[in-house]
Amino acid sequence: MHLGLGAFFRAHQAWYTAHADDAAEWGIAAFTGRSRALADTLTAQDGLYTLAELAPGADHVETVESVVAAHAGTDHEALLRYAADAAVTVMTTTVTEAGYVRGASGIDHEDSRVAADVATLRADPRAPVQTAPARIVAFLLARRAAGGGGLTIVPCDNLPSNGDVLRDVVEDLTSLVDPSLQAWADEHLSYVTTMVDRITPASTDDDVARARAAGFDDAAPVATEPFAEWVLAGEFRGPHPAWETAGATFTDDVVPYEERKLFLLNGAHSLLAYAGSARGHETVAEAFADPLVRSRVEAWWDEACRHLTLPAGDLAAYRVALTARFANTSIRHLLAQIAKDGTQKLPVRILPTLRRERTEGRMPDGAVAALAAWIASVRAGGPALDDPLAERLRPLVGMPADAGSRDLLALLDPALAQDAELVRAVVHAQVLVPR
Ligand SMILES: NC(=O)c1ccc[n+]([C@@H]2O[C@H](COP(=O)([O-])OP(=O)(O)OC[C@H]3O[C@@H](n4cnc5c(N)ncnc54)[C@H](O)[C@@H]3O)[C@@H](O)[C@H]2O)c1
Ligand SMILES: O=P(O)(O)OC[C@@H](O)[C@@H](O)[C@H](O)[C@H](O)CO
Repeated sequence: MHLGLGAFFRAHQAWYTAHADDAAEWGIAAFTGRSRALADTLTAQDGLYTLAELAPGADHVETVESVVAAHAGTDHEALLRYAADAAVTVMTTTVTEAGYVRGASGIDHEDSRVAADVATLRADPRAPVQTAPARIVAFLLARRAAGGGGLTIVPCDNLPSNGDVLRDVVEDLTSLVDPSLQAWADEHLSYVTTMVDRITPASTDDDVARARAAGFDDAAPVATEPFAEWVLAGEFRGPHPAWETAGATFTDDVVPYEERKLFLLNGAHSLLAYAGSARGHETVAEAFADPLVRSRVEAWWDEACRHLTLPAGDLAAYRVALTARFANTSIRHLLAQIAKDGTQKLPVRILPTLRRERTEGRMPDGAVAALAAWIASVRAGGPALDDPLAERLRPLVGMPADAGSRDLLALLDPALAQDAELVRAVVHAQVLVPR
């Protein structure tokens, strides 16, 4: 089972499943968030699609066969049918950072969709719900009712400790809907934490044309990079595909890998997204080729590396690999796609390093540049407004740099706005972000 059928799932978890030694024994039933389009297109081609690994002079196209059913997220009856099926033992998720509807702890109790889902499930546990956590609770209620067995949930979104995050959200929602489910969950359910990595832009018409030129009539192709990494930690409550035979790593502690990837790759991505678009660039490769932006990325990498725990040689090798990955002009990764949902991404990508640097008495230029570029984007009404907190961001469009910076830093973390030296540095760095 997969929730969040999109480009990344098809380039990553579906690809690992297709390449596992026991691939013939597994098939994935995947659900979109809500829209029908991709589910219908994939159903019309029996779940098959082409995956193009792109690198200058070294493209590789293959057909991926691990998706055996594609459903719209609204097909709630199908979700409940899988819940009752004992052969379903694993559920992966890629519902975006915002899709977990996190509050300060557990689920966001202020979110009206959460309130509506709670009321719906209390009245009828089989009625359709809208948020991803509520779909999972509905799935678990149906599984318990059917006497279904063990299940492992494997979140694959770019969130630190994503297994714990999803557990907290689902358990909190469970307590609001039907607290008696928790005892069943304690016995039958586990959450695995993962670090996932493969740069996969949203699919475009160019990808369809490329597939056709390679001899594939595919209305839903995916383009990705050759690099792929998957590190998983946690206990499984049942069988899972032999992903390790396709290159995945099972470990006791995913945190060092997670931080390396979130800070060095995703943190740099956010910096590129806001600073690069302010400089008129459209893609990661274009922004990374700009010496001014590149210098900020290098500064950010130096700062972040000071707080990572993997051996220095490993970090140096990752930076070298990232340099080639960001410079891959065969991948058109749009900065506007990465710039979405900044209020959800910056706190996990940039703030941990910023706080540690400030505690040690330094003003980190790279982290400051990332925040300044995000703030400049909000104030200019730029791509940063594409955000679940847009209603709180919009009043700050056109605000002067000092007041706007304080308010936006406070929105990320009130303590940041109390750091007068940091606020000054962020205001100053915005002057340096050329339009
Ligand atoms: N694209 C990448 O390079 C990449 C790499 C590593 C991790 N990821 C993770 O995977 C996620 C999905 O990336 P993608 O490129 O497949 O995006 P996508 O837009 O192609 O697909 C996302 C899926 O999530 C669903 N979705 C979106 N918002 C939702 C919400 N609020 N609630 C429930 N479902 C929702 C969508 O309907 C869709 O099915 C990212 O947010 C990220 O956390 C992506
Ligand atoms: O997918 P998002 O929106 O969480 O973030 C955008 C990119 O930073 C991200 O997709 C990276 O490309 C990916 O995490 C690489 O593995």
